[in-house]
Amino acid sequence: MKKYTSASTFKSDRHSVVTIGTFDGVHIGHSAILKRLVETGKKEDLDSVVLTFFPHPRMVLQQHSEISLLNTIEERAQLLEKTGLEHLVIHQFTHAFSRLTALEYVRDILVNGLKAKKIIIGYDHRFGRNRTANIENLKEFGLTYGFEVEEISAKELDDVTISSTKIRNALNAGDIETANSYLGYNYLLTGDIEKGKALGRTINYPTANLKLKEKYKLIPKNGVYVVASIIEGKKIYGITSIGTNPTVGGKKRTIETHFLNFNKDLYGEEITIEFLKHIRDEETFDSIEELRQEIEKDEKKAIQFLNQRE
Ligand SMILES: Cc1cc2nc3c(=O)[nH]c(=O)nc-3n(C[C@H](O)[C@H](O)[C@H](O)COP(=O)(O)O)c2cc1C
Ligand SMILES: Nc1ncnc2c1ncn2[C@@H]1O[C@H](COP(=O)(O)OP(=O)(O)O)[C@@H](O)[C@H]1O
Repeated sequence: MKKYTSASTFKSDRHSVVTIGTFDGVHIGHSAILKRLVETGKKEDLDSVVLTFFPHPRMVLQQHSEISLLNTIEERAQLLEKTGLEHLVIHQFTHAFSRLTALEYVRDILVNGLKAKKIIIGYDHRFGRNRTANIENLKEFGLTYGFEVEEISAKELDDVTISSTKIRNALNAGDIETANSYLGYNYLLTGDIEKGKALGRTINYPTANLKLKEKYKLIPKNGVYVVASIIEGKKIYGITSIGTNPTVGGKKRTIETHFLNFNKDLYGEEITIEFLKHIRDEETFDSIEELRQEIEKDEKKAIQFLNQRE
C-alpha cells in the first residue's frame, strides 16, 4: 500500500475507485465497505484508493471538542493496509480545506487529484463547504467529470448496526467485549513505559506505567482489565489498572500494568496492550494492604478468565 499526505501528491497511471471517510476504528462495518472497494478495483481494473482525513474534522472545526479516537493515525493506516488496499491518501484536514466548495473539492481532489472513475459511498454522505452537497449532487458531478457513483444503500448500512460512536460509548462504559466484537480485533493502547512512584514493587505488584504518545486516543473507563501484550516476541498477560489511584492520593490518570509471571525491567520500552476483559471499576481503599488484597483477587480472576479461554 502506498501512502500520501495529500491528494496532490497522489500518483498513478490508471484511473481509480475511491472511497472516502474517517474510518475511525476500521471496524467490521468499515471492513465490509473496504472489501467492496478492493474487489471493485480488481474486477474493473482500477486502482483502489481510500481518501481519509487527519486531524479529525471535529478536532479542527470544534477546537474545544474533547473528541477521542479509537485509532491513532498510525494504527488507522496499519488496519487499512490489511484490507489489501493499494493507495491510502491521508489528506490534511484544515480550515481552508473545509471551505472548499463542493465543485472545487470534486474537481481538484477527486477528479484531478485521485483520477476517480468510480466512487463508492454511503447514501447519507455529505461534502463540501458546510457539508451542503449530497450523493445526488455527486452523481451530477459524475456526469460532468466522467465518474460513476456506487451508492451503499440505507439498508446495507443499517444491516451493519456498528458505528465508531457505539464503540467509543462501549469503551467509555468499560464494555470491552462489545467494543472488541464490533471492532473485529482487540482494542489496544501503545506507549512507552515510564517511571512511576515505585510503590508497586513495595506491595509485590510492580506496574509498568504506559505513557501514550497521542493525546487524542480514547482510554477506556477507569477500572481494572485483563490484557495481553507481546514482549520480546512472547505473549505475556497482565492486569491493567486505569485511573487516578485514589488510594495513594493520586491525581493524574495513569495506565499501569502488572504482567503475570514476569520480572524484567521495561523502562523506556514501547509496549502495546490489548484489552481482553473488564474485571471491576476503580475503588478507593482505606489502606494499601486492602488495595494489595484486592489486586490479589484481580490476579486470580484474570487467571481464571485466561484458563477458561484456552
Ligand atoms: C490490578 C491493579 C488494580 C488496581 N486497582 C486500584 C484501585 O482500585 N484503586 C486505586 O487507588 N489504585 C489501584 N491500583 C493502582 C495502585 O494504586 C498503583 O499500582 C500503585 O500506586 C503503584 O504505583 P506506581 O506504579 O507509581 O508505583 C491498582 C493497580 C493494579 C496493578
Ligand atoms: N511483572 C512486572 N510487571 C510490570 N512491571 C515489571 C514487572 N516486573 C518488573 N517490572 C519492572 O518494574 C517497573 C515497575 O515497578 P514499580 O515499583 O511499579 O515502579 P514504577 O512506579 O516506576 O512503575 C516496570 O516499569 C518494569 O520496568
